[in-house]
Amino acid sequence: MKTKVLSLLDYKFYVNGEWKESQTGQTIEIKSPYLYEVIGKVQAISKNEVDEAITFAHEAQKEWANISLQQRADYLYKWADQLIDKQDEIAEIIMKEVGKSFKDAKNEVLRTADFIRFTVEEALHMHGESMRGDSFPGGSKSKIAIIERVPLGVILAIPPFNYPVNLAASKLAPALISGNAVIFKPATQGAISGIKMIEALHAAGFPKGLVNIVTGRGSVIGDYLVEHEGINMISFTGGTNTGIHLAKKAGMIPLVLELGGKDPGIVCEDADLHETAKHIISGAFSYSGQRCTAIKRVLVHESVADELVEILNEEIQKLPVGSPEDDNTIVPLIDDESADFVQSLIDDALKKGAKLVTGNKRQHNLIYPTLLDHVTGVMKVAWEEPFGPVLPVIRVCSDEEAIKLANESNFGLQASVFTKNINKAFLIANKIEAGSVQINGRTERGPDHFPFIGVKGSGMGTQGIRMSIESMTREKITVVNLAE
Ligand SMILES: O=C[C@H](O)COP(=O)(O)O
Repeated sequence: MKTKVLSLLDYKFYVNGEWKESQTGQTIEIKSPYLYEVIGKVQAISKNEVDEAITFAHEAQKEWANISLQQRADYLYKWADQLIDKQDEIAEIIMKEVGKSFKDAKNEVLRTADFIRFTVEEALHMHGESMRGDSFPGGSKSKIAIIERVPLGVILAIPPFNYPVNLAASKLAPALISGNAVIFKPATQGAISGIKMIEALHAAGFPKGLVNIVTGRGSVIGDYLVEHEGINMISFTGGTNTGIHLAKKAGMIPLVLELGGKDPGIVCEDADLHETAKHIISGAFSYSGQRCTAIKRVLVHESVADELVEILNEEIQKLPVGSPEDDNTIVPLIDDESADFVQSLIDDALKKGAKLVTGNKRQHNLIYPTLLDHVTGVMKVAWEEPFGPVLPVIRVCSDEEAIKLANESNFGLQASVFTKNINKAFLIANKIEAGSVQINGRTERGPDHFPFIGVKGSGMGTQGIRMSIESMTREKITVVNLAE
């Protein structure tokens, strides 16, 4: 597709159903990671403006929680329709702002509309339960508890840059359908995409104040938002260090944190190596590896390592590299700092004796897909999350060694096990310390109704549509005491 020249736009923030310029008069420039030019500016709002947004959210939430579930469902369906109508416009902004290929950006918008609709349908089919007292020793049969789920109040939704629409809506939709209001703080790089998504929500006619988008400098409003007493729950996706910082700052409120990963692809001696390589390549290199669920290390049995590395190399040569506008898989990383970090991991590994199979080529923030063999535990790339297109291969002598190395990581998001022996696959999966283990498939979050959970440094709390709704609601028990 051809680049249209965007006029330099000042995007407003959204509070109480209105688009506004900040009283600070300050804006933040958003530079495209591949056009290398400013594509727009977002408002750098103040703490007072955050206060206002939270006040409006609380006011709107009370009424919203009171209307019927069917009425809330109608609004969300309209929002999904609006996203479909605006899919090209939103996808183009995603592409320009975060450098995701147009095809993937469009899929992100379509996936989001599906997510919203599924969330509505899930909520429509969720219901409470009742209990009688006499199932506990000494309890009375005439004491009946009615257990329902009620909203928590105002949810702070903080998505990352890499899915600026999908990972935002996957927090907003469960929050809204269950009767909450939302303060949405987009990643700064990703804020324009978030604003576009909220334009669709605005067009769907949601009540004023229910969703507010606050843009600004993390140093000014980041901690302020997290510590704000008007926030009742936080759903955050992003880096592990930020997640840990946030958890220390947040008060006594529920948190769901989806953080980093170092997902291993464990390749057993009996794996179908061609199939395995396809999954590993797609898992490791889609969107240049800028996915928390990317395969970030290969733990392969020594006896099949040479053959696997050769096939991986062949597959890597087929990966298209370049501009996201031409639907390339390998695209420039989000910024120079990220590319510098990936390069430092490659340099460190090569200095310590890793073998370069392919890659280690760079143009600005575009890093070519890089495969490193004979990586060992002394190299940073064996343990650190690159969030870029570098894949270390670590050779192991047994399944036990692979499991041990997999579990020595500080992360525990997902893992893949490749083998033709389903029994062995389960035995390995059972021993892996991760939220999910994929057998003969790449690591990935979807389909989006599956539970999605990170353990250790990869997070806390569970997402997935039903689980997200549960995380943004709590039980409310009403007990009826019948006269005997
Ligand atoms: O980057 C974190 C996302 O949750 C990964 O989602 P994905 O597996 O669909 O790419």
